[in-house]
Amino acid sequence: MSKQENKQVIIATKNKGKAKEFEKLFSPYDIKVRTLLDFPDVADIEETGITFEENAIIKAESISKQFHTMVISDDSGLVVDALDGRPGIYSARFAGEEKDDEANIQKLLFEMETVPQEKRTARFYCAIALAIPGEETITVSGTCEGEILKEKRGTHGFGYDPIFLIKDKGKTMAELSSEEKNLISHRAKAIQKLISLLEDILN
Ligand SMILES: O=c1[nH]c(=O)c2ncn([C@@H]3O[C@H](COP(=O)(O)OP(=O)(O)OP(=O)(O)O)[C@@H](O)[C@H]3O)c2[nH]1
Ligand SMILES: [Mg+2]
Repeated sequence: MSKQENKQVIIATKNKGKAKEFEKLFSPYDIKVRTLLDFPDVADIEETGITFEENAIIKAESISKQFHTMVISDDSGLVVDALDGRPGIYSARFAGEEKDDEANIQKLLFEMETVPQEKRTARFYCAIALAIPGEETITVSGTCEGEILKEKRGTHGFGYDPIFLIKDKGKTMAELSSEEKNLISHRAKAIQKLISLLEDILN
């Protein structure tokens, strides 16, 4: 892999919250980051896998084939113990195809209405795939442990962040600044692993 030809990467996501986090996490490095928000004509990719890793690979390889370039994708979600791991890979569409964060939160709170606080443990999971033309796609992952609150707190972040409590901080993910979230999140942990693998290209 020569350094020059890989100085740009496409993040295969249309999720604005993820896109912002990726742009920040890659900002210290000398690499141009673009997302599918820069390419609105790209068709939605069907996530037909049954694991986060499978879906991440599907997204990264599909875009890498279309653009003939290095592509990173993220498949992530919320795994709730009291719901036997749901919404899991269906987190974005938990309340329907519109991928409405507020509707997803309300559905989750409703389903967990009778679950006491000590049984509301959950974690965010993030699988990231790296597809480089002509090379085997690789995946890395990260998790972030927490608890589901009974009501929303905070306005930062996206998705389920306002009801996800980071216990040792006493704050929800949405009460953390983007800098604080990017130190502890599932996505940040996965990206740190990816960055060590990409060191050659980034430096
Ligand atoms: O509160 C949250 N903070 C996070 O940090 C986070 N990371 C993931 N999630 C949830 O999991 C879905 C991903 O599903 P997903 O990986 O299929 O992505 P998506 O469909 O939104 O976009 P794309 O990347 O596929 O284009 C998201 O929509 C969210 O509901 C999060 N919620
Ligand atoms: Mg998706």
